[in-house]
Amino acid sequence: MPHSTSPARSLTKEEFPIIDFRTVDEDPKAVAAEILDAAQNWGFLVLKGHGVPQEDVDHMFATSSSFFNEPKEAKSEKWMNTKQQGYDYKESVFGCTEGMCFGSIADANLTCDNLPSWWNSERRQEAEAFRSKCNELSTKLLKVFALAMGLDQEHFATAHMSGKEPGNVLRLIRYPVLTDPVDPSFPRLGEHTDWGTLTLLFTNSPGLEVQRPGGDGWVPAPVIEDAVIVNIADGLALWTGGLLKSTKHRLSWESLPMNQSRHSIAYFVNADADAPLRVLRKEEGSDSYSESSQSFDATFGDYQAVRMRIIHEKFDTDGTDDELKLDPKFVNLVRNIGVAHGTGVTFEGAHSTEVVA
Ligand SMILES: O=C(O)CCC(=O)C(=O)O
Ligand SMILES: [Fe+2]
Repeated sequence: MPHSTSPARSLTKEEFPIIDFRTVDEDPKAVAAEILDAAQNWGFLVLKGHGVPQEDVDHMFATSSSFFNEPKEAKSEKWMNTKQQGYDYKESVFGCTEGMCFGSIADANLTCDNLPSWWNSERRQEAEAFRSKCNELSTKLLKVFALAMGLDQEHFATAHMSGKEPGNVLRLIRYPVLTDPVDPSFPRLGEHTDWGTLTLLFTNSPGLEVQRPGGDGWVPAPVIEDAVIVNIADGLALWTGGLLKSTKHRLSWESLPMNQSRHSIAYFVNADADAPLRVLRKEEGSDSYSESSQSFDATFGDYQAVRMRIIHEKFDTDGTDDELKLDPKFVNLVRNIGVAHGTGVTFEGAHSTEVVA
């Protein structure tokens, strides 16, 4: 039997935050308050009326399926690199999945030399256009969070400029049907939090489980037609001093058995590597948030570097790392973020690289 986990508790849809984004332009404050509430309590929400046209989502899923149905040799012509461009396959402690990644700054994938040749110019353009629609939505959401927290509307968005590294990552995902039993200790998708600031997740089939607020068991994320799942990732949790929750999620063998496959499309949003990571706090007697005077002198790039070290267990036993030259308190803060596992991968065979999920 593969990895056994306790089944997720069933939940009515009403309990999991489901928010309609259609009225955001008419009544931004009301929508922002709802989204903030969901992000503070669950760290997850289902967003309806998100503005990414459903026909684009459907087409992207169709293209994704065609790609994953190609023979392994064609898909693995280019293994994913450190910019998260290319194909990856894992059967490991992180999960049993395959992915096709379009990472880096806007338009970089149009000329990227690390995509399998199946991705001709028309298909690359589709992936880039989809990335750009996702970017519009994530920028809107970043503005909504700033509004809800009484910050300048651009506060989060200006640290996400589309021409800056590391950029956002579009990842087409398939959980394949598995005929050979996998190592019993491997999960379908290991429980983890995401590394960046926000994640958008499109899916049309069940399987994703989300930890309940307070860590009280797992619930299935509702699958709602035309909606997108939005979750807070560790970067935004850290940035907001833990106000916004970065919640663990996973797929178990019970939620997605070996004989079933599943497709999803994730868009991982990252802050710019050179953007300062100044923790926001609510000063006493104030309703809004501002940058804490006790913030560390660190950037989002430093944060990602620490995460990478954690995943590769490169720390000395006392948690410091000479190469990073960072305040050990910052390093510890990131180490103690709650999860610090991510979904870093070890590729099948000899392919090994450092990856940010
Ligand atoms: O495929 C899914 O539903 C979840 C994917 C995910 O959480 C991830 O890749 O970080
Ligand atoms: Fe995730």
